[in-house]
Amino acid sequence: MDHSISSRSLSRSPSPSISPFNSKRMILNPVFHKFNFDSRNFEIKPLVSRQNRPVVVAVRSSNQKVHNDGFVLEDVPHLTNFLPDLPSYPNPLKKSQAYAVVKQTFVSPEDAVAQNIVIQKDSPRGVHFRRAGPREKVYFKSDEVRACIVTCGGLCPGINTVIREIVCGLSYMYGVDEILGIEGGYRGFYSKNTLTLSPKVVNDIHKRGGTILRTSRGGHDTNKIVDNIEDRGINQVYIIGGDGTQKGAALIYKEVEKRGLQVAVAGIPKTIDNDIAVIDKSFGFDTAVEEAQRAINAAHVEVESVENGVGIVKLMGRYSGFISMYATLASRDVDCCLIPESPFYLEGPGGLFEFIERQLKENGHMVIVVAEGAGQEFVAQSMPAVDEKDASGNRLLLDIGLWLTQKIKDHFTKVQKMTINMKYIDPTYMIRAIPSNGSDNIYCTLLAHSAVHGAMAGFTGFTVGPVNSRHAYIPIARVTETQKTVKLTDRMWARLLASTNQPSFLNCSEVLHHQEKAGRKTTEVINSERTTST
Ligand SMILES: Nc1ncnc2c1ncn2[C@@H]1O[C@H](COP(=O)(O)OP(=O)(O)O)[C@@H](O)[C@H]1O
Ligand SMILES: O=P(O)(O)OC[C@H]1O[C@](O)(COP(=O)(O)O)[C@@H](O)[C@@H]1O
Ligand SMILES: [Mg+2]
Repeated sequence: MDHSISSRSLSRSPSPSISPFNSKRMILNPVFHKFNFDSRNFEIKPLVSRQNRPVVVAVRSSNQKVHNDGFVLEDVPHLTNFLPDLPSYPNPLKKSQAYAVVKQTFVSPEDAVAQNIVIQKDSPRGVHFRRAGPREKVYFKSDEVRACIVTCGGLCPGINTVIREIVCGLSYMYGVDEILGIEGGYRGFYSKNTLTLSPKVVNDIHKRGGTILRTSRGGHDTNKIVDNIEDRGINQVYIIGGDGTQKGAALIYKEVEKRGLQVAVAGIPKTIDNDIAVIDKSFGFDTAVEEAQRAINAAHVEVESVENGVGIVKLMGRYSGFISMYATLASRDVDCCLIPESPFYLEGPGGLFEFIERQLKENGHMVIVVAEGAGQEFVAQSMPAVDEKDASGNRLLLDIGLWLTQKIKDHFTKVQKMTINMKYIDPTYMIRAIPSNGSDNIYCTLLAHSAVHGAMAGFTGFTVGPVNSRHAYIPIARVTETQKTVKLTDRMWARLLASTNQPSFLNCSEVLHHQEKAGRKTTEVINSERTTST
């Protein structure tokens, strides 16, 4: 049986059925379980830890801590959790010419991906996720699949590639030919038209930025969306979007389960900010970092050609400074990188002005990269209180780039009486409104195919993504409960400080203290600055 280690298998036993969002955990006895599916006996081998400890299958709620020293599987739901009599069929990939020579076409039901791969000899095996990939059995007949794809939230390079590869994956691997594109994000389910998608329609779309399905913020109405899914007879829903979108996907999945519909809900995580928890990296991030090099390069060329040139490049990153950090490290032309996670100050010893003065004396020019979410509390103090949010409820950011440019200009011309040449470059949308590069295209393909294999195999309420380079099915709540931020105590940030030689603005104990609540603090600052400003 393919999903032998899942909570679903457990729910077939006399044990109570397990919902993916409750907090039950069960220990499998290290004996073989036999179930009869489709007149075939499948032998289910329980997983045991290397130390021969019983496996713990953890079905986690957002506040649960896994604290077992054995093997822990954080599993995703399966349609048979709530539709126990659902029939299964042989995977059509068995007959695929392309896969004929593959040594192991199907992922072993026991394969799991470890969240932590750096461990010590006696450390616990820790949390694992189900490995993504094709299964021997599928829970949909190809000609009965009616799939839909929706894209929500901000843009990101590679969305069109993901759309293309879901369509081509469904069509070429599984023979599915009913695929709908929902136009304009979540609200498109109930207020917009649909597009009929086929390999022919999507053939060239990966060469274009944006999303052919268009996107939107706001408009998530679970009941209306699921009503529409039912009305259209959709049974596979592919949802491409960031943290907000994935929260919406979890609600759709819950409603589908409540109504007992045979609908697989698969999330594909998207964000330019790379702040989605658990997964290694979000698609399009590398492309954006590459594109940011062009802006940084332009700033560098400009400022090295004038007297006392100071270039400021503002890059995206609402709560996390990954784009800025990686663009800085990649470029080597950046003298200072300011991110939301690392507080900074302008005046006095160890401050930004002192650093700029030193750089100008030594080099005659400098380049600063600033993430859009950095220093929001400063900008808020200099502006009247406003309370603007986007349609999804995300607070709109104040322009740190313009604020910083003005502050530096004022300080050096008025206080220091120096001639200074400021060049402010804001390539915000330019780094995300482009097609994905080659490696992101391949990454998007793997994400899309993993999602298709997962849905066909009957998994639902999951997000796909690489964990330590292996693609996995991750419970949606796991990727939405926290946001990934730059850790000031990690070696990557130290590498950045060493490469720019910028001040760290915090002493050692301040860093540790700040880091403890860094992610939460950044979110709090951004979400509260409008109301606290005077
Ligand atoms: N907590 C939530 N619950 C349900 N839907 C949400 C939630 N947060 C956002 N959404 C919906 O997800 C979509 C995209 O969210 P948004 O925050 O704009 O972008 P992203 O998904 O990229 O983070 C919007 O349609 C929004 O209504
Ligand atoms: O102007 P828009 O389209 O709302 O997008 C701006 C925001 O979108 C982002 O690019 C990413 O946000 P999401 O991943 O939530 O879509 C942020 O960096 C930025 O603040
Ligand atoms: Mg978001």
